[in-house]
This record gives sequence, C-alpha cells and structure tokens, in this order.
Amino acid sequence: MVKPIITVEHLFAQYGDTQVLKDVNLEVNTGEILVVMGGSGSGKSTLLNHMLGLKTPTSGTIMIDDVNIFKAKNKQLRNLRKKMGVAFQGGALLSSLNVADNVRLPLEHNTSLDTQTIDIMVRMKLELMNMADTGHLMPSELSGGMLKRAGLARAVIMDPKLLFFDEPSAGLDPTTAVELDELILTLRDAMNMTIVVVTHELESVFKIADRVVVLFGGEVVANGTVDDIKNSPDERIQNMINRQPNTHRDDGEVYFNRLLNKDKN
Ligand SMILES: Nc1ncnc2c1ncn2[C@@H]1O[C@H](COP(=O)(O)OP(=O)(O)OP(=O)(O)O)[C@@H](O)[C@H]1O
Repeated sequence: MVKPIITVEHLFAQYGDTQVLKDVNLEVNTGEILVVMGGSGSGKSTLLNHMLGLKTPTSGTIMIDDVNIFKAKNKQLRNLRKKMGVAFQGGALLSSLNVADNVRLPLEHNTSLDTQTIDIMVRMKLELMNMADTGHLMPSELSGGMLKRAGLARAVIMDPKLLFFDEPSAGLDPTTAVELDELILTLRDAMNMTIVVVTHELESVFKIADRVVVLFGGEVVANGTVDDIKNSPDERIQNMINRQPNTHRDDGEVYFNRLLNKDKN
C-alpha cells in the first residue's frame, strides 16, 4: 500500500455566503501525479490555495506529510513548506531580478550554502529546464513558456518531495505545452516527486496524470485513472471531455463548409 502524502477530508470552503468547496475528499499518493481538473469556476484554485495553507476552510482538514496544516504551529508549517515547491501560473518571478537570482532565492532564504554551491545548483536546475545560458536574462525578456520553466526551476531548487503546479499549459502554444508536460513527467521519474497539477487542459491531463480528480461546482464528481475518467458514465464529465478539444476544429469546419456552400445551415 502506498501511503498518501496529502489527505483532504470533508473540506468545505466559502466566499461570503457562497459555498465554493462542498465536502471535498481526496488523497494524493506518494510518487504520483494527481491532476485536479474542472471547468472555470469549479473550485480548482480554491482547493489549491487551501492545500498550500493560504486559505482557511469553513470546516474540514488537510494533512500533508502527517501535519494538519490548519492546526500546525508556525515552525511546523515552515518546515513543511521547505519540502513543498509551488509553480504559479505565470511563473511569478520578481521582475527586478534576473532568472538566476529568482531561482536562487529559496536557497538563500532557507539554507546557509555558500555562493558557489548555490551557483552550481541554480545552473543544474536551469539545465534541467532546458534553460542553460538564460540566467542573465530578465523576466521581461522571456517567452511565456520560458517564464513557466524558470518558475518551475525556482519551485524545485530545494528538491521538494511535493510539487504543486497551477495551470502548467495555460496560455502556451501546443508544442511548448507538450515540452512542459514532459518536464513534469521527468520531475516525477528522475526526482521522485509527488506532483499535484491543477488544470483545465485536457490534453495535458491525459498525458501526465496517474490519477485525476474532477471538480464540478465545488464537488468531486470523479476520482480515478485517465481511463476511468474517459469511460465515466457521468454526463457532466463526458460533456467536459468531448466539448473542449473539438470546439475550434468544428467551428473551423463549419465555417469552411459554409464558405464552400457545402453546409446551408
Ligand atoms: N476571492 C473570491 N471572492 C469571492 N468569490 C470567489 C473568490 N475567488 C473565487 N471565487 C468564486 O469561487 C468559485 C470557484 O473559483 P475558483 O477560482 O476556485 O475556480 P477555478 O476552478 O480555479 O476557476 P478558473 O479555472 O476559472 O480559475 C467561482 O464561482 C469564483 O467566482
């Protein structure tokens, strides 16, 4: 039996009077890539923010590495955070620092390693992200894909056992999105990380997920492998799966057929 590294139990969250998470229960097993997927407004970011300890729920618990994060003392939380990396949607780099100085920040704040050792570690992580020789660039000089990879380099600079990644492929062209998905798989396989990815990009879900949790209206409506999700009898999930990838192609086909007068509708 693989031990869960994260256990979410009976999590309820609300903004004002609006209930946003409704009795969410899930586990993240050590060494797996768990993808939390769902449409816009389904509660993905709210769940992520609770797992990161950035929000307090109405009720419920989240255990990470045997620590109840809503009851933990500051020191316990600080120690836990050292084992966790977070890659935010837009990279979240500090605009006044170059790439290398952004990536080295966690090491400077949390360790007493000397500058040369930190330099080497930063170089290694940038190489892993296919970003060797970009350390001197400013965030404003980076493409969307590079920003995400630099953010990822910073998220894993402390070799965390647990990585959270918010919308890795959002806003990226398909080739860059695939490269990022491959990097996520490398981090699981080469660095034995447990990874929680929040996304609504189906292609990415199907490529990287060991397990998928589907949120709908703040509730978990499915929890299983990619095949379980693809074969789910739940109409809401089938709508989610079938609608998204085909929308543009169908629109294009319809439009093209109309131009050619093949489709009179
Ligand atoms: N700070 C807030 N105050 C009030 N309501 C909020 C707040 N943040 C989110 N919500 C609402 O909570 C619900 C869930 O939002 P959340 O951002 O968690 O969904 P999501 O699945 O991450 O959506 P998206 O994919 O669009 O980011 C939505 O109805 C949203 O409007």
